[in-house]
Amino acid sequence: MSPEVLDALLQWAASFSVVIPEELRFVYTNLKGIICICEKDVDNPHIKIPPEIVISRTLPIKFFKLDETTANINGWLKMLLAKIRFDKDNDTIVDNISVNKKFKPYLDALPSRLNSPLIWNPSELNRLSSTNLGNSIHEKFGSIFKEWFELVSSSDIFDLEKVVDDIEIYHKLNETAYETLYEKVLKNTELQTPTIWYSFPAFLWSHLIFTSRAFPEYVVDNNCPENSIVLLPIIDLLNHDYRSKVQWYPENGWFCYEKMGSVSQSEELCNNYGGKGNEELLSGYGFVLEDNIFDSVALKIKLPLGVISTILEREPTLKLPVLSDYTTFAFENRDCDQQGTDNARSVKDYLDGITYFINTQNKESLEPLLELFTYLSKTEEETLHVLRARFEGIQMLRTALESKLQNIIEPPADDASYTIDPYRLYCADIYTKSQKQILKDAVARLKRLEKTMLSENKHLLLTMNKIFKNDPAFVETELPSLFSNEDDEEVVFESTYDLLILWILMKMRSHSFPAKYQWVGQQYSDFKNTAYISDDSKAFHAQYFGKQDNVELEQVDRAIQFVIANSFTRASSISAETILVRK
Ligand SMILES: C[S@@+](CC[C@H](N)C(=O)[O-])C[C@H]1O[C@@H](n2cnc3c(N)ncnc32)[C@H](O)[C@@H]1O
Repeated sequence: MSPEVLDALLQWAASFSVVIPEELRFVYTNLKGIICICEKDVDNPHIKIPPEIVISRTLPIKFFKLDETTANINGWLKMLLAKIRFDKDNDTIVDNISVNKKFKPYLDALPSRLNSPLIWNPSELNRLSSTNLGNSIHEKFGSIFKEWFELVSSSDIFDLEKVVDDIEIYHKLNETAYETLYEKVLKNTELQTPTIWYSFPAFLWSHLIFTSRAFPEYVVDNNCPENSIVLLPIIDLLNHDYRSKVQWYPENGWFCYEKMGSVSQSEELCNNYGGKGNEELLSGYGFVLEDNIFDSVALKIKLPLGVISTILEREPTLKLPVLSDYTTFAFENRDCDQQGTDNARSVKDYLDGITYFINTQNKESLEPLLELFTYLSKTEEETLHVLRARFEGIQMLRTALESKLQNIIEPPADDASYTIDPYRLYCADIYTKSQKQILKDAVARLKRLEKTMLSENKHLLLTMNKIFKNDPAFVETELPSLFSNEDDEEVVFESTYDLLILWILMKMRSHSFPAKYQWVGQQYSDFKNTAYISDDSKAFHAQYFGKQDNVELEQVDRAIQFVIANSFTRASSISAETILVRK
């Protein structure tokens, strides 16, 4: 960006009496675009802009002659921005003023390059191929395309003949190769070369401008419609720092930004976009932060709707989150009701799955997930507090996290037909590295939790090792006797799970539970098994007792059902250990 463009923007701001402390200077940098630097120490610096330069819904309402109640006014606002940016031949007149001329210095100073992965070239996007973000791009893209299509088809001011190619791609989006999409649509957005202001590439550019620099309108108007957005020129030149303590407030119709506390000479004056993770920063704003304490990994759990409805009805303590529970705002005194966390949740809120965000800094962030996995591990009789279900829940969750981690792999080889922008490569690498680290930290946290629980509950747990140590009769006589007519063939015990089943069968047959393990016998007698005999039980019976007729299939099945309902299995990369739990 040339210094003249920035100068013109600041002069334009001065002509509207925008208040900028004289200690502040705006400069252009290659890495972060325009930034604001304090040239001298300054206390509580504030910037104030008048309502005349706020780009809000009043403009599209007047220009497109909409009703206040028109659906998706934010979409019309994006259309209006695309018009004043790309309609070179016609002025956009609102209240007898040419809006494109009025905002020209602002439009000229908007970034010449946007870095959201929504417009990355195929080789760049390939860098994200196994990540949440890479996997969600197509869907995100589809919803922006849909928004555009609904707008252009809703009014006869648009000549659809002129955007017929875009419409064709929209209808065939799922069958269109990404290369084609990039060549026919995204390149135009990236290079800012749309020739039709209401084409999809123009709309996408506008959409990305809004995702990377819009503010919620409630900061200027408490009575605004929910989710309404605005552009605030000059204030939107401030970059993001989550440590920055800022206030935004209206003052006689003006919008005020204030940094709380002092800013030293040479320090960058920043805004605070809220506690956002790198996924949100990269997809919406086109940048990432190294060591972002708000970084998180989204885990979407899909459950049968029947299970969700049972949880909602019968497990009031098990809170299933919805996306708005995680939305973070840069400052708290919002008046628009955007969250409604206390509203009753229904199955409809989870049709697309339940999304959990885990974060390394927030130790509590694993808790809700762990509760869900405990719920999914528990038998009908057990509660969420039962030790066995909690152990099994930890195991299940750990397996899920490890599998997610393994799925994030090195990007597949690319034919390198497109040049990869080094900044985008950097963003992809930081984002991916951080996703992996968060998952690794979560797995490590679960391992530590399991270790603590194992040591605190030692007296309630029975392993095969303990049995080998404390029940010599089983090892020396009972187990060999079970297989005495095996013709000297070596009997191989597949796992501690199998051995526990055999131990219980033996102990029940010969009434020989060692005194300290009488509780197992009691638990077994109290256990109610189902009459259904599973294929696993049949296979187990055939494997160990196929050559003898002194052990009934029903006995084996009951022992198997008992072990399943009264144990959990600790899996590691090299072995698995089944442990019985005392009730
Ligand atoms: C609201 S604008 C801020 C002004 C912007 N620098 C400009 O030149 O117009 C948001 C954009 O600034 C950049 N940005 C903001 N904070 C950043 C940060 N901490 N690191 C790198 N880029 C940042 C990103 O390109 C983002 O999309």
